[in-house]
Amino acid sequence: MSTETYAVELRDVRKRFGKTEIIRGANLQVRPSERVAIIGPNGAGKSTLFNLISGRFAASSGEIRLNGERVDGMPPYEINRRGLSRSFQVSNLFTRLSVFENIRCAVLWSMKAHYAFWRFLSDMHDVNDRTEQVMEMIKLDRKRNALAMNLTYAEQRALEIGMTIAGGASVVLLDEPTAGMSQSETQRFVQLIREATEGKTLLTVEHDMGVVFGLADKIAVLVYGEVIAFDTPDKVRANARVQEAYLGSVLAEQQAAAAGAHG
Ligand SMILES: Nc1ncnc2c1ncn2[C@@H]1O[C@H](COP(=O)(O)OP(=O)(O)OP(=O)(O)O)[C@@H](O)[C@H]1O
Repeated sequence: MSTETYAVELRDVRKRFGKTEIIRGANLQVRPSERVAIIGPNGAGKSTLFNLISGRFAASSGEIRLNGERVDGMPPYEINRRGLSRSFQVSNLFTRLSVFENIRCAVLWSMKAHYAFWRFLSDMHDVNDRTEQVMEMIKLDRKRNALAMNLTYAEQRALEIGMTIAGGASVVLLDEPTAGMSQSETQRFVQLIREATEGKTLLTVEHDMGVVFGLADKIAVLVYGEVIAFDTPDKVRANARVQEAYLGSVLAEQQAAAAGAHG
């Protein structure tokens, strides 16, 4: 048996809602610093898988490991303390606070989770330094005083990424980070995600194949609650089972849509 320590590992993970098994023996081994996109048809269980990894749902059976340690059964904040951060949604932003204040809140939460309160108070300058650093990473330093509600949609989504990475998690889960963006915004945003998550392990659920192929080192294809392929983009694209189950029709649709938009 392999002794390699994975950043995220799923072993025969199952999840039932009532009598219906939604995740049906999922296996996945994500190495540190890998960028992985989880793709699959609607209802395949992608969000459920994210909810299991982040601790929002308890698995019915199987093992989930973070950096080698079992985390299945732990509440989300315990998993977060161990270095996993799941994306904020635009709806989680404090709309009446500035960019700086939003990020600072996220930095403070993470420090509170990690340190005793006395230490946390003595580290206020660290909090501000970290806040500055994160604002630069998401390219919102020049909007530091803008209220979140006055940002463009793409900027709000960048702020979400900032709040997600603020605590310095080594494993980051992003749920459809470019959903709702225009093509040109999406391209810029993929670059922003790349830079902001440099060196981290990234798991993302994504429907846009342009983003998937532009961002991911590896793609996990989830169909009916099972990972039917986990490989590099080229190999996944060439995989006959994936073509048949999902990718063939999706790629054809997205190529047709892109041709329509340009034609
Ligand atoms: N809390 C829940 N209780 C009962 N059923 C659920 C629950 N959450 C998800 N499901 C069911 O699990 C299945 C998978 O849902 P999930 O949202 O994980 O799929 P998905 O792959 O993320 O889909 P999409 O691409 O459409 O977002 C669906 O049939 C859904 O109705």
